[in-house]
Amino acid sequence: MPIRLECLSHTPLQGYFDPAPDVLNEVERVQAAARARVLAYDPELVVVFAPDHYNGFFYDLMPPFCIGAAADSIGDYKSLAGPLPVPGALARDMAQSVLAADIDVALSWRMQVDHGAAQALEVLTGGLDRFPVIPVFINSVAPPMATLRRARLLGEAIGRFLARTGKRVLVVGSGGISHEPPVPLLAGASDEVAERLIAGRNPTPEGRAARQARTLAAAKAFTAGDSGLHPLNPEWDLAFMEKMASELLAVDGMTNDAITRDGGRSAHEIRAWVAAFGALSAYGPYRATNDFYRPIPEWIAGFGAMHAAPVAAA
Ligand SMILES: O=C(O)CCC(=O)/C=C/C=C(\O)C(=O)O
Ligand SMILES: [Fe+2]
Repeated sequence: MPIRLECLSHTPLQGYFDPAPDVLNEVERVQAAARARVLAYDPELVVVFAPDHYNGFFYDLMPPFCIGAAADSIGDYKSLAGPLPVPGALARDMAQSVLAADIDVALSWRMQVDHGAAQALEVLTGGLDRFPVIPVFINSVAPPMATLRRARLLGEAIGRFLARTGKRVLVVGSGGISHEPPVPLLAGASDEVAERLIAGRNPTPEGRAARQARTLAAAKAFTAGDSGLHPLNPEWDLAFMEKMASELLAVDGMTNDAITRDGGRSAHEIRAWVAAFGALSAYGPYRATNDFYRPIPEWIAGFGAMHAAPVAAA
């Protein structure tokens, strides 16, 4: 019952507004190395823990967590669009097993995922449909959110289920670390924005283009130092990565208010990493490697990557 973990930041801005070539090349080298590891491992099942950015999940019904038993990628920004090869019965059994472990999780037979899941799959596997995949949505942008501890426990419960399948499993955490791109908040939103956050599924091409243009403009302003968005916080990011490597239970002490204060509103995406490490931890002691970290203002992101495996497998 082998397991491997890959966690990495994502950005919708890659290919739209890139950092200097040496930085971009370094990121692409790290991504290529991760992909080579995954292809050599040849997983029988990928579980991708990922947030959504008001593309598949809205306030008409916003769960803290949701397992996808069938899913399509919408293809926002430059991410791939199309169906994910989800083993539906296995995903349903996973949800059943998590619920039996006293962790409440929703189940979707028609999940829409965005770049949060799709970019990680493309980077790590070369496409959306290379391996069977179960997407697990973790609400990371739409308050109120579950605690980080709850994300860890969700991951652990999924890890215990995965161990029982006997499959060669890859768990992926997509997102983070400190960052605050211009994802709107419901509190204080105009009627028009509130409607988009509550029921904005399948926007018009013009609506989508306007959203994407706003993000690009925000990245340019942020990089020029002309932005009210939360600054990146490399110290906090590296401390978080260290927790993932050696002190996972310490996340239980990180409150949601402190995450927003120290890392910015979208830093809550770290819960995708926490869930992935939680799943790995269910297999016993593990060894993790910090593959990359750099604050990248062009992508409004404290950008990191780690991989890990059980000690016994190393
Ligand atoms: O509607 C939009 O596109 C709003 C902006 C947005 O979704 C930005 C997302 C950024 C990330 O996913 C990220 O940096 O993690
Ligand atoms: Fe994101």
